[in-house]
Amino acid sequence: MTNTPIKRLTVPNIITKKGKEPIVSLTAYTTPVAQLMDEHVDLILVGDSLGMVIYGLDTTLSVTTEMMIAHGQAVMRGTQRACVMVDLPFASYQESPQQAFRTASRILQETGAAAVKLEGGEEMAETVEFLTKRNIPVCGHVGLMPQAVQMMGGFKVAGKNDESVQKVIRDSHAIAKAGAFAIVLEGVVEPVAQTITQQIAIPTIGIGASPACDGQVLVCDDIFGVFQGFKPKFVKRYAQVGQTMTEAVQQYAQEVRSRAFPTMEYCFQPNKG
Ligand SMILES: Nc1nc(=O)c2c([nH]1)NC[C@@H]1CN(c3ccc(C(=O)N[C@@H](CCC(=O)O)C(=O)O)cc3)CN21
Ligand SMILES: CC(C)C(=O)C(=O)O
Ligand SMILES: [Mg+2]
Repeated sequence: MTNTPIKRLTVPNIITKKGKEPIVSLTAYTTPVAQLMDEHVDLILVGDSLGMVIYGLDTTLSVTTEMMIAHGQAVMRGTQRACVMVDLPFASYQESPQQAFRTASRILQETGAAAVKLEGGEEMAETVEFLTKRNIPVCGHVGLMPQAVQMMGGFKVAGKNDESVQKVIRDSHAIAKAGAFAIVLEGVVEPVAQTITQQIAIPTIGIGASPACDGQVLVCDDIFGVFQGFKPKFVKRYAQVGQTMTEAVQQYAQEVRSRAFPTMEYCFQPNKG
């Protein structure tokens, strides 16, 4: 008996879901977590949120391409079925389309991921076109852009006033026209997310952008209840794994201190005779 290899979802498979079925996406950063979600999600994002979630940084700004590659490789090792894309980190692509090509091509070559994601609207359209024309699939990311945290003075929801509504709509059209295969809408109010989703041909993947989007993405540690640093309004905790881990540590500490652990069952015995 031979095992039929599991076919990995491709970028065209993701595009085809628009108008048919919702795209299920989560971030992952490590092999074991990627493994446990592989058969249940369509698209895994190795997000630059790893800087905040895994490394304890206050923003994503000092995440490096080397960090993205190491975690991209870890996620690829843990998956067979899901389509995997990797965030381009801050300062690795904004300088020029050529710089973006060098970073994105290196990430695809060294990780085996299918696509990259980058933040930005109209100002990044030329770069998105440069990459996609050279066969690098790109997912856009507009609305709340965490890499713009210093310009915005915080992580602020987009499309709350008329001007920012027009901007996020223009940005989405520009990125779609430039050849992106999908676009993440982050922190976008429902009517605006709905308008964009109706107007553009590629899938919209929402995070805090309402069910009107073609798919949803969240940070895995947020849905697990592992990340405790802050909780954006759009996060639903589906488990309390952080609480469970704390209880495990407390119980272990108590058993070591009382010498209740390890019992014989966990010990090696000398050979007899
Ligand atoms: N754990 C985690 N989850 C995320 O979703 C996430 C990260 N980290 N790191 C990278 C970015 C940063 N993100 C964030 C961070 C904070 C808010 C936040 O506090 N939002 C406020 C509203 C702010 C406003 O519009 O005034 C909220 O109440 O949701 C939102 C997104 C999303 N991303
Ligand atoms: C929140 C998602 C969309 C992201 O960009 C990340 O995890 O870095
Ligand atoms: Mg990101």
